[in-house]
Amino acid sequence: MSSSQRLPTILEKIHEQRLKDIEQAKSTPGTRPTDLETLLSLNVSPPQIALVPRLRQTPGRPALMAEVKRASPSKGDIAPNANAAQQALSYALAGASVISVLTEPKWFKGSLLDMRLARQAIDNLPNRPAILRKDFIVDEYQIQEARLFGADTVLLIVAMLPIPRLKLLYAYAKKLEMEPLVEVNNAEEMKSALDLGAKVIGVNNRNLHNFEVDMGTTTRLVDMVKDRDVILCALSGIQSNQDVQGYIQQGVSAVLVGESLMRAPDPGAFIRYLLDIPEPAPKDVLYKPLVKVSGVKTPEFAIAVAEAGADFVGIAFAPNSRGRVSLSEGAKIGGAIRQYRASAFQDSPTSEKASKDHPVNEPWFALHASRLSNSLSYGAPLLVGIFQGQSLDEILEAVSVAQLDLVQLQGSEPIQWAQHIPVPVIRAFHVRPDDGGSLYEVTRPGLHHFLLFDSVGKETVAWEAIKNVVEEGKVKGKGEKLPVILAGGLTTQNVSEIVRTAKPWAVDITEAIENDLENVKAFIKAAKAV
Ligand SMILES: O=P(O)(O)OC[C@@H](O)[C@@H](O)c1c[nH]c2ccccc12
Repeated sequence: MSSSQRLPTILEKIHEQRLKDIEQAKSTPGTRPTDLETLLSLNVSPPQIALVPRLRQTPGRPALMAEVKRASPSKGDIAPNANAAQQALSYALAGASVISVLTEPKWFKGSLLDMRLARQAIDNLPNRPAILRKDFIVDEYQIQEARLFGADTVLLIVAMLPIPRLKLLYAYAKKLEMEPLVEVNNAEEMKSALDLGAKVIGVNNRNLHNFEVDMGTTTRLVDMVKDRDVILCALSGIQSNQDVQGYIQQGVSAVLVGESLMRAPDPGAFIRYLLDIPEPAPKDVLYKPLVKVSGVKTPEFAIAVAEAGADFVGIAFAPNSRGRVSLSEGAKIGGAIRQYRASAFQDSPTSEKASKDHPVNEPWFALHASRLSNSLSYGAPLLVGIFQGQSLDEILEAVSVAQLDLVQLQGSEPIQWAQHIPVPVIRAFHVRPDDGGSLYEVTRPGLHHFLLFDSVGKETVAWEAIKNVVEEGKVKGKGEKLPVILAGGLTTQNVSEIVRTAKPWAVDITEAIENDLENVKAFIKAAKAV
């Protein structure tokens, strides 16, 4: 490029700047090449998913690579205030297969931090999209950075790499178990990509030397990949459902969309429009709460409660609890519940087979609530062991001896214990009226599976304090409800009113003293009469 007298193209300028950026990073203590090697060997990079199977998961519709792109050299600012994590989460929930994150700082206003945050925002989804580092990759060092910051794959641009370099970078990405997206813009570059053995090839409709967009670029190259084991992706300039449809008819199997998604006021709705995905049905039309009866002390009462229609039977192992049971009492209750469940299951009409489709992504707490609600369909309660101030070993012993289905932790236990407990965990949180803002940790996805809001002392739970969190959930402005179990001060008299206004996923009554069956029956009836 320096031999000619013409001005450098934008691609050449970016290339030159990126080489400088890499030199600087490589000479900064903490991010020297040896540091990156060490970090990779320590497995501090987040776990990876494979690109090709992820792209093949959407039979009947194209795979979408949805991009986080604040600005570009051709358009200037697109959405300078966009939040990478929030953007990524709405892409993921709407059905994107890949999230492409621009990490170039100068022209695209992106960063590795953006990519890391995008990854963290989607990390607890059951079927998260793959993360693509969208940058100008010229050095193995950038591929290592990509892995460490949570990428599953990287972009390799044929137009900016001499063939031997391209081959080395492709091989290096494969060595880190990444199948790169190889970008081409004409037939010659396509041939290089095919010679390389690339499995995912993107045709950029935008020429990176002069920015001209020609939507026919992809169309003209389709025939070169026919009958090959290659996923062909159309990149750039895609703005409408018709654009996507056109490419699909030509045999393109994936599309990458940046600008129009960044400008869309509701990215999720725009994705559904692009891909012809129907609006999800509104969920909480009529919400019959589950009922948890806690403080059960005998097998007989456990069965009576089960027959009365309780969804959870709670037994307390906490030493200071009024309705405390010993390990051996717990084991007897566990045995009785198992027996009851086995006969309930045999009597139930064969339940519908769970769908074997790839799971649709749902936010963490909503997902676990709906899974659990579905698992209750044959009408036997789950057994919950309630713990407070006990060691992890004591909890694990009780799980196995009493055959617990769930563990409830009353609050002071480390939040990460959920990773060590082999059954789902309910985390209790004692809500004070002024606690509205301190719910960050309890509502953190990925550890405990369920939230229980309890009162402090004898008061009814401070509903106002948690209302916003429950109603808005973690997805700001999404109207996503947070399913919670309400406990503390609920009675047969007040439960129906609380269910109507607060719409909890479940309600808890604690019968630690009397084990009064009539009261339990009346409570269940009142709670479910919505
Ligand atoms: O914003 P658009 O028109 O939807 O295009 C996105 C994408 O193709 C573009 O961001 C892109 C494709 N190849 C690149 C290489 C580097 C930087 C950016 C890109």
